[in-house]
Amino acid sequence: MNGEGCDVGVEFMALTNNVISMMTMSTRCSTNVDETAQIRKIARGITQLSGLLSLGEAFILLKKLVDESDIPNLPYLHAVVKETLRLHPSLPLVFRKCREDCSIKGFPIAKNSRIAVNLYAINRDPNDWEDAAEFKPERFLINIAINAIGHADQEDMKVQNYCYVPFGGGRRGCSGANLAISLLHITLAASIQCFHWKIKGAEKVDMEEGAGFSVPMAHPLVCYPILRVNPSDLLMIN
Ligand code: HEM
Repeated sequence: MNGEGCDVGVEFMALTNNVISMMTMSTRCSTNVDETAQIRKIARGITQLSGLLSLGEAFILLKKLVDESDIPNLPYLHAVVKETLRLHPSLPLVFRKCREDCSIKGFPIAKNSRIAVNLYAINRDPNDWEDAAEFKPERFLINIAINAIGHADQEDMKVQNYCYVPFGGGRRGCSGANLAISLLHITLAASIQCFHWKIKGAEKVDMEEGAGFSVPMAHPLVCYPILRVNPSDLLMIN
C-alpha cells in the first residue's frame, strides 16, 4: 500500500479529496449504539492487516450502516483522511500580518509585513516526514498503535510543533476542524461501505496537481458509484 502509485490508495485518496470538497454534505444522526464489539474487532483487524483493499469488506462485517459510533474503531480510515489532508490540504497557503518586528530563522520581518505561510510545504517537509511526498496512511497507524499503549501520540506532537497543519494553527486556525473531520470520516466510510467506485475512462486516478490557489486536481475526478450494499438494507438491520 505504499506510494501514490498504489491504485487503491490513490483511488481512496482522490475519493477523500472529493469528499473534502463536498463538505456541505449532511451526516446522518446516529441514534443507535450497536455494541457488536467482536465484529468491530474483526473489522479493525482486517482493516489494519490488509489496508484499504479490505476496507469496504471490513465495513460489511459490521452488518449495519456505519455510523459515528464505529468511527473510533476504524483506524485506517482515520489514517487515510489524515494522510490525504497532509498531502493535499484544501488551503495550501494562509496569511498573517506581523504585529511587531520579529525574525524567522534569522530572516528579519518588519512590523506590519504580510506573510504567507506555506501549509503545503510544511506538510511535506522531508525533515519531518519520511518519504514526505508519498501517500502512506500507515505512518499514522503506527502512532495509533503507540497511542493504544499509552505513549504520547507523535502525530499530536507534530500538530503541536506545527509540522502537520492542514487546518492552519494558532488563534486563527480552522474553527471547523472537528466538524470537518467527523463529516469526512462518516461520509467517506458510508461511501466505501455501500459502493465500489469505478473511475471514468481509467484504471488509476491521476493525482497530478493543477494550477490555482487551492491546488486543484489537474484532471478532475469523475467516478461512478456501483452498489455494493444497499444502504436501506443495512438500515433495516439496525
Ligand atoms: C477539510 C475541511 C477543512 C479544511 C482543510 C479547512 C482548513 C482551514 C484552514 C487551513 C484555515 C486557515 C487557518 C489559518 O489561517 O491558520 C481555515 C480557517 C477557517 N475555517 Fe476551515 N477548513 C475546513 C473545513 C471547515 C469547516 C467545515 C468550517 C465551518 C463549519 C470551517 C471554518 C473555518 C473558519 C471560520 C475559519 C477562519 C478562522 C479564523 O480566521 O479565525 N472550516 N480552515
